[in-house]
Amino acid sequence: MTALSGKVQTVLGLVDPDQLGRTMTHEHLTMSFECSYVSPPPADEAVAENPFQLQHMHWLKQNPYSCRENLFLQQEVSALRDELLAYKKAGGGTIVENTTTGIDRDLPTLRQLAKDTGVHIVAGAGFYVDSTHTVATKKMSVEKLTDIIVSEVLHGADGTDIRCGVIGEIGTGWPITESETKVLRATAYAQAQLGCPIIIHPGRNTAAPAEVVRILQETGGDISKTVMSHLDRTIFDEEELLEFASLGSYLEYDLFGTEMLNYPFNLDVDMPSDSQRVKALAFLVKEGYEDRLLVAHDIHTKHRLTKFGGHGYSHILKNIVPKMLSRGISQHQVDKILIDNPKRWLTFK
Ligand SMILES: CC(=O)NCCS(=O)(=O)O
Repeated sequence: MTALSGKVQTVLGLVDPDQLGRTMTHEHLTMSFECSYVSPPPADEAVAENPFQLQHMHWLKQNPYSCRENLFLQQEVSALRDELLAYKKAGGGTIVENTTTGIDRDLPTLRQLAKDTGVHIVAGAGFYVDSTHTVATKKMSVEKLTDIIVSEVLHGADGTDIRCGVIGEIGTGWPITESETKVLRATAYAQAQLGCPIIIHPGRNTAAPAEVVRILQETGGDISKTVMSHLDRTIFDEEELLEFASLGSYLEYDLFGTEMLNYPFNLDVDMPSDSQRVKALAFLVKEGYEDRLLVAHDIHTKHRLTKFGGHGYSHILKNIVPKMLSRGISQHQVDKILIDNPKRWLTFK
């Protein structure tokens, strides 16, 4: 038991879990994804330089990472305020903003957005993928990394008194690097001390989620309070999915709204459509996993904001929930996915 037990920690302080309401468990409001820039084909350079025009929107949806300006979500604070107000109007209550060190976490802005809109925002502690680890981070011991993560939850991060309420998204690639392994071990040690929720960004390989679980378990991590993100671009085969689900983590489909033909980070992956995501959720519900499912949009680029013609943070509430209901997922099960499961996960033990 700690002072946080039985509570959820938002950027404005501790709240009772019943206050959260409908929750998107994997979003970004202010971040930079410059670490993942992909050069455009030479013929498209002019479009990439001048992206936010109606005639370029299709190109941008297909090539979101090939336009540098698209990667600076942190420039859109005013649009984000409007997004959060629209999210609240659509019935949303909470957003888990899991931007970690390496992709420009901005806690003061998160706190201001929570104050301005009344949406609960839960911030993320820890570190993103290896390519964003600084030389100093890579040199740190597991004990030092653990101390940093624990302090971000107990005292505040980035020189502020704003406290994180989850650890993650903890970034891992494939294969998992030495530095990422140290961060995973630190995450498990911190979780054991704090009884807190954790959320993982796995590498883009079918074997990656289970390998992360193995490392966390080896270090005493609590898999029942762990979210495995991005399953929609990682595990496609139903048998493999059930095998992974049996390990006991939360199973997150968090790229709703993303549809692209060629996924530049792994060209072997066919990014699913939203209909296919709903189908995967219905399958997992049928197989008995309704208490482990979570959903989100993982907005991390500008073009997905409604300001730029994108689907925004209310897409799941407005469009995906009706689709889920029409595909055999009951209202009770939808409420579990949007309210009960996030609440259970986010509550400190
Ligand atoms: C911010 C972030 O890590 N988003 C995930 C993008 S990915 O293409 O699903 O890895």
